[in-house]
Amino acid sequence: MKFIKTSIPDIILCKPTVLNDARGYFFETFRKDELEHFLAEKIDFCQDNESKSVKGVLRGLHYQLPPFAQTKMVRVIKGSVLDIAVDIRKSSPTFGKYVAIELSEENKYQLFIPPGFAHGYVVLSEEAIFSYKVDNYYDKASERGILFSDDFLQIDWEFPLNEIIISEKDKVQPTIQNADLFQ
Ligand SMILES: Cc1cn([C@H]2C[C@H](O)[C@@H](COP(=O)(O)OP(=O)(O)O[C@H]3O[C@H](C)C(=O)[C@H](O)[C@H]3O)O2)c(=O)[nH]c1=O
Repeated sequence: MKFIKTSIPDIILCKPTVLNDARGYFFETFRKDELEHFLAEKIDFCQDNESKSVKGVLRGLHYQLPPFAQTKMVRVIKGSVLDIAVDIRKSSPTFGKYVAIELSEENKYQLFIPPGFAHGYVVLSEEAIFSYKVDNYYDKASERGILFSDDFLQIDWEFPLNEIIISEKDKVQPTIQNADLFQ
């Protein structure tokens, strides 16, 4: 696995080594030792999630507040998504900035997203299966969101916003100005 810092250095792009042969392919999807070595810190993922969505579904922007804040390691098993991580740490020099990376069945890229970021994605393919690890359990009471179309963030979702499919919850998320953020 290759680890590459993105324009927001705490967000890490992870590129696996895919081993192809006449049968198909094999690759290690996660190596705790390699990731901890790159980060120089311990990682303790405790929950795996999977969601399937059709083209145009936008899930996000979500995060959990401390003490249930989550580190996420996200990837796409089928199809492709534009994955977005927004820096919501008020003291960060990149506050309000975001990383946008296409994650796909083809590129097999993963994104490492620590606490302090709101996360979301929009499905670009006909269907996408999204799979991710988190290092803190789901806690509904500490779950928060930010409106995907927030004027301050000006996120380019690279998808026509009049065609997205979104949950009722995500239609009414607060703007970043009104959201509970990280220090
Ligand atoms: C996240 C989560 C949800 N749920 C339940 C709650 C609902 O009954 C149902 C769907 O939840 P929701 O609509 O919040 O699912 P997504 O919109 O995919 O939310 C996720 O989307 C963005 C992209 C994220 O980064 C978060 O991990 C997560 O918030 O699953 C659980 O039981 N456990 C969980 O860990």
